[in-house]
Amino acid sequence: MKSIRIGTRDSQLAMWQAEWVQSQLTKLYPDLNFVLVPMKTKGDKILDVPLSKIGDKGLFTKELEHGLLNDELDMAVHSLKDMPTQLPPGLIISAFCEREEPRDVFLSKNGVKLEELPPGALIGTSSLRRKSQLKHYRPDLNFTDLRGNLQTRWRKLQESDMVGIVLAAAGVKRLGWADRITQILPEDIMLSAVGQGSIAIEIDEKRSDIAELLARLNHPETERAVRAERTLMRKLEGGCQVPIGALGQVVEGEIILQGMVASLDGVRILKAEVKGTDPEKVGIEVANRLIEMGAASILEEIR
Ligand SMILES: NCc1[nH]cc(CCC(=O)O)c1CC(=O)O
Repeated sequence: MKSIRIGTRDSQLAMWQAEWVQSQLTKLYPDLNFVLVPMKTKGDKILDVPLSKIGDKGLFTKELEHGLLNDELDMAVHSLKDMPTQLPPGLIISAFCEREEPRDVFLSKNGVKLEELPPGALIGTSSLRRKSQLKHYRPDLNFTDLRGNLQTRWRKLQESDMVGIVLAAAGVKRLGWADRITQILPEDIMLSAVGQGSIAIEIDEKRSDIAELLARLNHPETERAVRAERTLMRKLEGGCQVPIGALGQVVEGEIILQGMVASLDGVRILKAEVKGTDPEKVGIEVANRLIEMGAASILEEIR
C-alpha cells in the first residue's frame, strides 16, 4: 500500500501537531498508511537572531513547501501562525483544524503574576507584538530576547535572571505544560497573533485526492475566524515581524474581529473591532479602521 507523506518541522511541538493530524487521519481512514516526514527549516537552524531581524517570510515553512511542490510530501502540517498570508503559487491551505485557546500565557518563576512583578523585572520574549503590548501595560518592565523551541525557552527562563516569559497557550497545552502557566493573559492586555492556536494543513492545489481526505479535519468556525485575521494581516502587509495582533471569534454565526497595531515602545496602541459575516470584508474593514487611526505610519517607522 502506498504511504501518504505528512511533512512537519522536527521540534517537539511541531511533531506533536503532526502526530495529532496523523492520528485523526488514521482514525478516519484506517485502511490508509500515513507516515511523518520530519524536516528542519531555516527558522530551526538560525537560533541566535530574533525573527524580526532575520526579516524573512516563510522561515518555518519554505522547506516543507518545496517538499510539496517537488512531490516529496503529500501534505505539510504547520502552526498557522507561522504561515505567511501569501502562499507560493500552486499551494493552498486545505484544512484549518479546530483552534486551541488562541491567547498568550505568562509563565513566571514562583508563579508571580504580571501585575505583581517588581519594577524593572526582566521578561524574555523576542516577539515585537508581545513586547509592545507588555510595554504599554507595564512601561517599567525590561526585556531580553529569547528564541528557540519551547523546551529551550523554558530552560533559559530557569537558568537566567528573567522572571517570566510569554508563550502561546496552545503550544504550552499541547506539550502538556498547562501546570506551568501562571496566568492566561486577557486579550485587552495581550491580543494574540494572527492564526495563533490553529493547525493548518497545506497541499498542492492539484491534489484533490488529498483535499478530499482533509475535508473532515477542517473546522468551519475556525476557518472563518482565521480567514478574517489573515485578511487583516495581508491588508496591513504584516508578518510575524511586526507588532500586529488579531483575534476573530464566531459568536452566533457572526464574526467579531479585533485588531491591534502598536508602536515598538508601546506608547501608541491602536485597536479596532468589527462584526460581520464575511471574513474577507471584516478583515479589510478592521484594517481600514486601523489605517485611519494611523497604523500605516506606525508600521512604516518599524519597517
Ligand atoms: N513562533 C513559534 C510558535 N508558532 C506557533 C506556536 C504556538 C502554537 C500555536 O500558536 O498554534 C509557537 C510558540 C509560541 O509562540 O509560544
